[in-house]
Amino acid sequence: MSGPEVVTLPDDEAVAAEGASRLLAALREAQAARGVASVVLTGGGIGIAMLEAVAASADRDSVDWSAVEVFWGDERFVPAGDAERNDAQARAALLDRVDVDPARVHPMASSTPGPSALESEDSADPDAGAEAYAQVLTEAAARLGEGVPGIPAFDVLLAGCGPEGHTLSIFPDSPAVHATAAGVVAVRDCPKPPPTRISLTLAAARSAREVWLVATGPGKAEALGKAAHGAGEVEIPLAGLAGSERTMWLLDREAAGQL
Ligand SMILES: O=C1O[C@H](COP(=O)(O)O)[C@@H](O)[C@H](O)[C@H]1O
Repeated sequence: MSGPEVVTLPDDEAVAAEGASRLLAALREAQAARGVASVVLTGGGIGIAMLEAVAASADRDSVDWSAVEVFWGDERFVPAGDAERNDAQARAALLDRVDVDPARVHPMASSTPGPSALESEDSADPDAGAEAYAQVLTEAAARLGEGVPGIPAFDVLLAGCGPEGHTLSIFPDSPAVHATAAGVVAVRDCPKPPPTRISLTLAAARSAREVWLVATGPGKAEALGKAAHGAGEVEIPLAGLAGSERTMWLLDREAAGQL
């Protein structure tokens, strides 16, 4: 696997603005090529700031939002609408402010018990939620085209990371980082709260055409530096992120400090 393309910017505001501008361009290009664009969203401070920058952009409506399929790379398994949920944060930052088609927005299950584990309906069981999302992805792969088996070839997958090297909700040397056969997993006992989550695996993330890691601040520098210097994905899961066509790290100077 060749190394990522690294884009280093002065600060988090610049990362959010550059990421927003590049995301709008990528979605436009995907729509020009394939009619419908697909994006996998991330949570995290800079991931949500980037969505706010998309919403504030003068170019926001250069994308046909009704023809964007929206997925999530990971989710906190807490009640629907909880402010800790990545989807709740993404809706407030962007999705409630553009003309997305609700049928094309695919959140992961919440912990609110629901009648079934289909589509994005909710479940008291994160394993059922993970299975339901795997089914959502299989159906989407049939519509959008497949990257790895059963997973769409997403146009862009956005990911954040933590100081210990986690990405999505895949933590170092956790069961999820070893779950190479699955596309979606339930994650328990996360060192970072909330402890229960649902996540794409690294193998599923690699189904995307483009994978963009967005990270800012000095706390991320050591993990990024270790990945850049050859650490494996079991030790530093973000090292396992790669797109089939492009892998890009969008960083500020502090996060890039140990590359
Ligand atoms: O818990 C999570 O954390 C990471 C990074 O968050 P940050 O606030 O330190 O940038 C995020 O990428 C992930 O989606 C999220 O669930």
